[in-house]
Amino acid sequence: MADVEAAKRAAAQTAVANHYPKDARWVGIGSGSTIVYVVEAIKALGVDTSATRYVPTGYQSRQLVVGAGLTAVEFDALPAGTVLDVAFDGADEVDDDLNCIKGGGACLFQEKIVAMQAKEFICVADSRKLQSRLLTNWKYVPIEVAPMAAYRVLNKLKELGSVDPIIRTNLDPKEGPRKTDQDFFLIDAPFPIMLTQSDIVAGKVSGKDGAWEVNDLSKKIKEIVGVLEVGIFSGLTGPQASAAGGIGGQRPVAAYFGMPDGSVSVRKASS
Ligand SMILES: O=C[C@H](O)[C@H](O)[C@H](O)COP(=O)(O)O
Repeated sequence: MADVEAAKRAAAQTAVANHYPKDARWVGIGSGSTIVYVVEAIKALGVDTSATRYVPTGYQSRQLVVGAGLTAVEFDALPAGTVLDVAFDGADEVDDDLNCIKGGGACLFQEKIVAMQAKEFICVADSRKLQSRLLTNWKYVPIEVAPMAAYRVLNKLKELGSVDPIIRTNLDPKEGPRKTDQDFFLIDAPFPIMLTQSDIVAGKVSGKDGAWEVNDLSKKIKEIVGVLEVGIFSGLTGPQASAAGGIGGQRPVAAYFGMPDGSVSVRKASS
């Protein structure tokens, strides 16, 4: 475990060294255990942060920012038209194309919004998250749902091929369903290993026996009424999104992984 924490810290330090802008004005800060090392690395830069505003992605993230002596500004308090210089976040799994699974720690909706408002979205993780295809080591897609629709969504997910999707409970199940920062529920939906675009080019069929191409599954789940957001971050990357008239994408432009030997492995978007 100590090695995993060291790996997260190494990845965070490299990601911050490579992507934290000298005169950062707006910086997105994600959620989870790895982002803690990102904030630590930002502080360790020793740069003047007095004019920088950090946009949190939930309660834990805001506490982290404030606890580090940085200034938080909520997403809905950003001046109109604000584009974040960069957003850092963790991930539960990242594939060859930089598609990610997120939401293992119950945060995904605010994370997606913040990522898409940033010029650069950067993921930081340890080597367990580095896989060729999603749902290789990580086994389910976290989905944020309106409480009153949860059982309806569960049934719809079964129709898509998810075997035994469940409503996530608190650690002590007697305490009931786990609530998100939006007071919604989470459904954890297991699916077979996801297909990439290259699999489709090679002739595999999306949706057969529940094995979906990443973008396809994300869209299908998002179409279910009652779903607020799905923990698959896929589609356009930052440059592609801005070329299409948007700001940033759901997919990171780069992901940093701390490896067991102390090195940091980087995956970058090709376009
Ligand atoms: O719900 C939580 C977020 O999506 C996290 O960024 C993700 O689960 C990775 O968390 P960690 O850095 O703790 O592995």
